[in-house]
Amino acid sequence: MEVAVLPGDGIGPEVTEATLAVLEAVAKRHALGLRFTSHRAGAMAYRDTGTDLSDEVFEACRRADAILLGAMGWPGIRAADGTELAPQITLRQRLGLYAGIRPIRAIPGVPLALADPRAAEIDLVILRESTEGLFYSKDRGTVTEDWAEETLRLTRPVTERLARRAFILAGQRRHRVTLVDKANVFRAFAWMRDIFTTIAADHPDVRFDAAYVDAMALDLLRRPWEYDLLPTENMFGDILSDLGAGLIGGMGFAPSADVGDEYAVFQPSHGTAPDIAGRALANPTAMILSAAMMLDWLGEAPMQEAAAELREAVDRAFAGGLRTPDIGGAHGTAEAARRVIAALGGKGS
Ligand SMILES: NC(=O)C1=CN([C@@H]2O[C@H](COP(=O)(O)OP(=O)(O)OC[C@H]3O[C@@H](n4cnc5c(N)ncnc54)[C@H](O)[C@@H]3O)[C@@H](O)[C@H]2O)C=CC1
Ligand SMILES: CC(C)CC(=O)C(=O)O
Ligand SMILES: [Mg+2]
Repeated sequence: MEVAVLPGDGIGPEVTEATLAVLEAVAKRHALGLRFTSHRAGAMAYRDTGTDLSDEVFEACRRADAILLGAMGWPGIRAADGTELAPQITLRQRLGLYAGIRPIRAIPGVPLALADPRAAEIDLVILRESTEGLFYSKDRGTVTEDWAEETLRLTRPVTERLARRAFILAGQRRHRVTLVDKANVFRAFAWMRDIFTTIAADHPDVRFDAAYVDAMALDLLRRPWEYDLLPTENMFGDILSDLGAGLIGGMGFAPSADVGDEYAVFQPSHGTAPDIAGRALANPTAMILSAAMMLDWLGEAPMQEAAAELREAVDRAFAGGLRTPDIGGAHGTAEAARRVIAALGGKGS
């Protein structure tokens, strides 16, 4: 199977190199037959070539069985209209990757933001709609001297697909869906809540409720262990997924998958981290866990066994003393990968 790899900018190539080393090791153990082909895209590609995502790279992504992405963008490298380049948003929109699956799971041994012992049970998924919402407005907003306007758009086909995906995922987990919206203020969200309520009726085994996004931000600090599946609009999901990452050790621990009905991109939730880029300090865990999500999505039994082994190896490595700089340790990017590889197959770190 062919994986198109887009390392991107900043720490993107650093965590990609570490993740590919781990993937090569797990692929060898399970005879997975994965081929990785790297392509250039992102802010630096734009600076050097004038395009952040060329047609050739986009076509290579479409032809591949899966897409693995580091991170893209760089403060100050902007398109002609002044907005920051974000080819990952283009990929999500053009490939129809409406389901942004962003697990927030406490890893044993990794320091948590909350002192409450129940924080060790945090295991929720933010399901971020990733093609419309407020991000629909990207490149469409109006800015004049006196006013500025952006548009939030939700459509029925995407909202229904997101809802169905939420209930299916929750059915495989702890059977609870909590829609996060702002239905008290915006009719669009009341409409979204109606759609979820209708689809909830087809899933009586899943408990369904809804919460306003401001209250959910509070609850994620107060009792995040109670939540399971949190579907939400694009911008709310973007914000809450960073908040969630903060609960479990930081951005370096937050994987994601942007999944549509045909294509999927797997990438950490974090960005290019200009503050630590080029210093071999980046924690590759988020991207390694994103790679595990990719193996699960590729579907065949050996892939899923490899995915489970990868997640167990990450847990074992941290439980066995791996401490990356973002949690106060001294184990840099390559050492973190080495320890995860050493922990594959139930071995110690
Ligand atoms: N999916 C993507 O490609 C994303 C791209 N971006 C872009 O990245 C650039 C930087 O954005 P920021 O707002 O600074 O967000 P960021 O996620 O890059 O960094 C936020 C903070 O988290 C830390 N951090 C992030 N990943 C880490 C890792 N793997 N290990 C250790 N620490 C890590 C950073 O050092 C920083 O302190 C911008 O150009 C932004 O547009 C931002 C988010 C996602
Ligand atoms: C350019 C951003 C929309 C990327 C981001 O923040 C994310 O994917 O979470
Ligand atoms: Mg984000």
